[in-house]
Amino acid sequence: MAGMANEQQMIDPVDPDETAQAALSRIFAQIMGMYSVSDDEGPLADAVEIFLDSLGRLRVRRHGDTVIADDIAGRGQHVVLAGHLDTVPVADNFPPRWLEPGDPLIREDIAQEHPGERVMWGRGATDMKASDAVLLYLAATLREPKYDLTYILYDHEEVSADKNGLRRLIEAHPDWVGGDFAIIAEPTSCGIEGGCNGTIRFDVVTHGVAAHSARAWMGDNAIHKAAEVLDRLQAYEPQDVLVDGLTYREGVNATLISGGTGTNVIPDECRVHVNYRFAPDKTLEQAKALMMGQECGAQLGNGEHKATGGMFAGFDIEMRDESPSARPGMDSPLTTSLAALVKERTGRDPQAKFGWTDVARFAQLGIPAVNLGAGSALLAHKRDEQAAISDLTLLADILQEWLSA
Ligand SMILES: N[C@@H](CCC[C@H](NC(=O)CCC(=O)O)C(=O)O)C(=O)O
Repeated sequence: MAGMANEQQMIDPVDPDETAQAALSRIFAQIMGMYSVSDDEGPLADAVEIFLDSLGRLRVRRHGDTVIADDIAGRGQHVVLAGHLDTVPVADNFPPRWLEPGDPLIREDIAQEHPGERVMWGRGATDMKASDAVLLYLAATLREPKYDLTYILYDHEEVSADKNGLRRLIEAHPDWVGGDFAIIAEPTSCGIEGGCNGTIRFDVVTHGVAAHSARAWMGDNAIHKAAEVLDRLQAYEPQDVLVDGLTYREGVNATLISGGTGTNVIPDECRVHVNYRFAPDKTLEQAKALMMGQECGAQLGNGEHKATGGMFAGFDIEMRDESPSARPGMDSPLTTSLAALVKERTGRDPQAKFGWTDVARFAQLGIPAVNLGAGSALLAHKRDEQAAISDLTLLADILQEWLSA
């Protein structure tokens, strides 16, 4: 990050005499203070690697900016605990800070749920440094876990699938990642969120002819043609889809738009970047067919193709990213016991995960996985992202109990 000092920032060791709340608050504040927008996770990954290595009990390895730490002692079953280190770009919300009770920046919903508590405000508070802090705390304090454990703290989750650190780790070292069950600590307010929506992103491209805007009849305006793309998006009605008992909410949204080369030039190209979130009753191929038709042929990296059907029939499409959905998979014995404990401690029943998470990657590996993390998913990627400290202590408590003999 431009302007930031180059010296290594550290995560202080956990003092055996301090309370869980004190240790979690400190780790949370320290990792929140390390800027880690995707592509800039290096310093945080360094600090995590040093912290885990200094514990002296874990086998710590690294691939790129992904850190993997094993606590393997032949305990029978093997659980993976994973969290990503990157955040979406900052939006006037870095550096972070603690908000004391009564601070007007504390959201009303957070104040109501966590009265009288201090709250961490800033980029990554919920997605997902609250949970990362808990994973680091568990690594430091869980001395005799019931299962073999692997902690994975990885880079590039928030961006295109080809950059995803977990994916790259598995591709480079398939023998490093395995297990009977995985917990992805994406924000869930300490409830279980099962499976995940799939996501595809693509540009719908309109073309025209450039000309002087004082002689527009000499050209053809590509931005005006994009109005039809926006009309189709506006007409879309979000769908709820029930899959294995959980209700997933789908959506098709424009998230970026670009076009034009000058203030007095008729634009010859316009791109509407569209994101389709689809429920786990659909494969990637089915999701693509719904957007651009079965015969479209648009694939990642192979340029523009005419949509032959679907929502954007007749428009040129360029594929940008795709990640499959994952079914809830709530029937594995480890999921059942974890869900029962979560219900007992929070009163929450499992819900569907609306964002895309790496449970889908574990599902592809045949490893049952659920999302369980601190912080509210509803605040992920918002400017006023924030998390109360009791969410971290609750998650640490639940996982400590579930993972202890
Ligand atoms: N390759 C995908 C990656 C998108 C990942 C991101 N995940 C989350 O925000 C999880 C947070 C949550 O819902 O708990 C997402 O869903 O956008 C891409 O680049 O689109």
